[in-house]
Order: sequence, then structure tokens, then C-alpha cells
Amino acid sequence: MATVAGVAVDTGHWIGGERVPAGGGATFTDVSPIDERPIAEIARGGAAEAEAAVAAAHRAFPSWSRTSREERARILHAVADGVEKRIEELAQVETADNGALIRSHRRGVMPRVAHNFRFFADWLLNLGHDDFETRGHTNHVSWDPAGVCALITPWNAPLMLATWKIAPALAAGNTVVLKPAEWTPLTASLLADIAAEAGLPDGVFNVVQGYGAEVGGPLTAHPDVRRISFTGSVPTARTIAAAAAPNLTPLSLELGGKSPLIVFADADLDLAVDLAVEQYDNAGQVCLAATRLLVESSIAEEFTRRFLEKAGRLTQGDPRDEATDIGPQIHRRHLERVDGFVRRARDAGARALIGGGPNEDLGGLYYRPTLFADAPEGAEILTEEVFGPVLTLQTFETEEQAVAMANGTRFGLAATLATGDRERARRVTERLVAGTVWVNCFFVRDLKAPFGGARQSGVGREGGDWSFDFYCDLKNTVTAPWAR
Ligand SMILES: NC(=O)c1ccc[n+]([C@@H]2O[C@H](COP(=O)([O-])OP(=O)(O)OC[C@H]3O[C@@H](n4cnc5c(N)ncnc54)[C@H](O)[C@@H]3O)[C@@H](O)[C@H]2O)c1
Ligand SMILES: O=C/C=C/C=C(\O)C(=O)O
Repeated sequence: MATVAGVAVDTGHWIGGERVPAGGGATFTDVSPIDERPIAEIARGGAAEAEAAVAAAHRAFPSWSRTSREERARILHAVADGVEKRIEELAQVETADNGALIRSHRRGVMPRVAHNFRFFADWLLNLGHDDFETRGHTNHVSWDPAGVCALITPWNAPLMLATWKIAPALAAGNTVVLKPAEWTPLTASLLADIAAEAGLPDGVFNVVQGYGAEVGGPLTAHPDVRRISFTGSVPTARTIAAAAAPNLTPLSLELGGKSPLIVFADADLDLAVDLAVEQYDNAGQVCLAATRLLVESSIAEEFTRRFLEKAGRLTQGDPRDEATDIGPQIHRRHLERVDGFVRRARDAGARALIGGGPNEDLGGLYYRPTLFADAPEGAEILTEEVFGPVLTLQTFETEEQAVAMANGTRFGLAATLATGDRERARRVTERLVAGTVWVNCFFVRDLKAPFGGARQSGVGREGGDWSFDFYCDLKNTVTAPWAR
């Protein structure tokens, strides 16, 4: 047990409805990004724990998969109730663990966690497909549960991204083994308590803590795992895809991005600036962030002036303070990685209009919001995901050029455009390579919509029917006309 922000959090695994302490006493230290102090010693799982969790999930599958949809939905709503009762505790623990703003956790993220469960519980009850006829034969499509799902998630929005997978996987009648990111293990452990209190049967949901290769490796190579859903980086996705290959385990991959925000001269400039500054949210640690500001030349000067003015008013500091706009980076190693990108960008000739280094006033893991201009074509800073508060500004002359620049990376997660011209929005949107396009808005998410990335931003889509498509084995039953 650890006490974090006044909340008791179990530091072991959760396997088959039981708390499993660190095998052989092996633990790792969980550090808070707020001040880099250790906050918990977490069980460091390995192949044995991965094996035990898959076995528990495998044993629990027959009964859970045959539990009625109504009963599954009822339990998932009870989990949502439990989350809602503990929003403040979850928010406090998540902020201590990943350094994201308490105000977002209280009002955005944790309510969304509850919504993840409610949405997929309700979607399950309406899931279906109309029967259809072929020469008098009926076709009936059913959505059969697939089996044990291994879910592997990152640290930037730990509980939100985990439950976005857990909820549909469980709703579909599957059982789950979750491996949270080692930098943010805590809220997954609290979710295990909540799920147990809500009456989720033992073994239906399991949590194994530990490092990627040590737990994630054996988990993703396990022949009894029938689905792997992963959110994280491209290199890890390659390793996971290779581990899944011998078993041909179906994969859903939600990966990185280098998304554009395209600002046309006909845009509402205040809105465009608001959208641009919003890209520093979560200290830039957002997969969907539109980190490349592509601005039409004729308005670039005015846009930049207003952007710098607005960004200059952002308050950086302790994420537990409601007034803070930008908190710390997740970890010392991550901050150094971000800083490496910034230093190389400068070496390549880019000019930092703001920021460009750690916040020396605050010290620790606080990195200044940064905007680069004049990065040379092809520079790393224009093509690689930084995953920190670092944006670049480029200008374009024509719509054609804007589209080419927007599509000019190996990613295709999202794109945002600001324009006052509906026809232009339609034309440009049609040509963008992106899983999600926002026009004059950002991060408006409906869980019914398909979510995922093109190119190296991912494989597959989740959300609404697409989640059930992935987490189910679809079956078509063709029945001949019955003899009279
Ligand atoms: N597209 C999306 O929905 C989305 C959302 C959030 C974050 N992301 C991406 O996630 C990345 C940041 O997250 P990160 O740094 O935690 O990513 P990461 O790939 O380093 O780690 C993600 C998870 O994979 C695990 N892992 C590491 N090696 C493994 C292995 N060999 N086998 C199995 N599991 C392994 C880690 O322990 C962690 O739980 C960024 O690229 C970001 O864009 C994408
Ligand atoms: O950092 C990435 C955030 C992704 C958001 C979602 O996956 C979501 O809203 O479901």
C-alpha cells in the first residue's frame, strides 16, 4: 500500500480478483513529476505475473462471455458510478502520478472515464445488424466475444486511455489484462478496487504492473491472448506487432502524430490563435496535438503577434493549483528527450520565438512552452513527434501548398483547420491524410466516431461500432428456409 495525495493505493498487481504482491520483492519506484519525489514502490511484474493474469482472464471468460448483455451493461454502469463517486480521489492521484492539471482531471478527464463505461454499456445494448435474406435464406450477424484482451497503455492520459479500451472490451464480453505505463501505475490500481466493488466477477479485469518489455513482452506473445490493443509510440508498436505475429493476434494500434493546424487568411483570427495556444495542453503531451502551425503568409505576422501575446499569459507551475495552465513533463528522461529535439532544432537553424528550454524559475521538470520559426525544410523538428510543449510555425502561399505541407510527414493522426470558407474546408478536408479532422474546433470527441490514425499513426479504428468490430469475432449465420 502507498498513500498518495491522502488516498490509499494498492501497489501490487490485481489478478483473478486478488491482490498479488511483488514477486520476490521486486519493485520499481514511481516518481511524481510535480517535484520528482518518489511516491510509491510498485510491484515489478514479469513473465510469471503476465502468465497468471492471462490464465485468470482465460478462466473467467466462459462465464463472463455468456453473461447477458443487460447484466454486463448493468455492471459497467456500476463501475461508472464508482468512478463518479471517487472523481476527486482519482483526480488527485492521477495529478500526483502524471503531473497533468488537477482542473482537467476534475472536470474533463475523470468524468470522461465514467462516460467511457456508460457509453460502451449503452452501445452494447443497441449493437446489432439487421438480418437480411439471400434467396430465401436468412443471414444473421452476431457479435461474439473474442476472448482475453491484452491492453497496453501510455502515461499521458493514463486512466482515460485505459478505460477507452477496457470499457468496450468488457462490454463485448471479453476479459482483460491491463498493463499500465510504468510511469503512471496508480489509477489503474484504484480502478481495480472500483470494478470489484461494482461486482465485476473475479478474473474479468486484471492489472499487471511493470516495465514494457518485462510484462508487455510475454503478454503480447501469449497464445491465449485474442486481442491486443495498444496506445503508445511507433517503435513499441513495431515490437508488439512482431510479438503478435506468430499467433496472428489481431491488433489495434493508436500511435503518435505530428498533426497540423492550418490557418487560412479567411479564418477568425482570434479563434485560430486560441486553437494554436490550446496545443500546449497537458504540457504538449497529447497524441492529437496540432504541433505544426501552418499559417497563410498574408496573416502570419499578425497571427504570430497575437499568438505570442496569448501564449505569454500562460501560467506554468504546480498542476495541483487550479490556476495553472501548464504543468511539468512526465519524467526526467522525457524532459531530456524533449530538450534534445529543441537543441537539435536550434542547431539546424530554427529560431525559438518563445521558450526554448527548461523553466529555470521553476526548475524540476517544467519546460517552457516553445514556438519555433524558420526551421529548414525537412528538419527533424518539422517531421518527428516531440511530445512536449514545442510547436513550429511555417507559412504557405496557396491551398495546394498547405495541403502538401499538412500531409508531409509519416503520420496521419489528426488535422485541424481554421477557415471561414465552407467550400475550402470541404476541399481541403477531402485531401488531408488524418484519422480525425477538426474544422474551426479542436478535441471535440464523440465516442460514436471512429478514432485512430492513418499511416504510422496507427492501425485500425476504435469508437462506437468500430470498437465492437475489433473486440468481437463477428459471425454470420446463414439459415435455409425451414421445411413447413
Ligand atoms: N493515438 C493515440 O490515441 C495516442 C494517445 C496517447 C498517446 N499516444 C502516443 O503514445 C506515445 C507516448 O507514450 P509512451 O511514451 O508511454 O509510449 P511507449 O510506447 O513508450 O509505451 C506505451 C506502453 O507500452 C509499454 N511497452 C513498452 N515496451 C513494450 C514491449 N516491448 N511490449 C509491450 N509493451 C511495451 C509501456 O510499458 C507502456 O505501457 C506517443 O507517441 C503518443 O503520441 C497515442
Ligand atoms: O493523447 C492522446 C489523446 C487521445 C484521446 C483519445 O484517445 C480519446 O479522446 O479517446
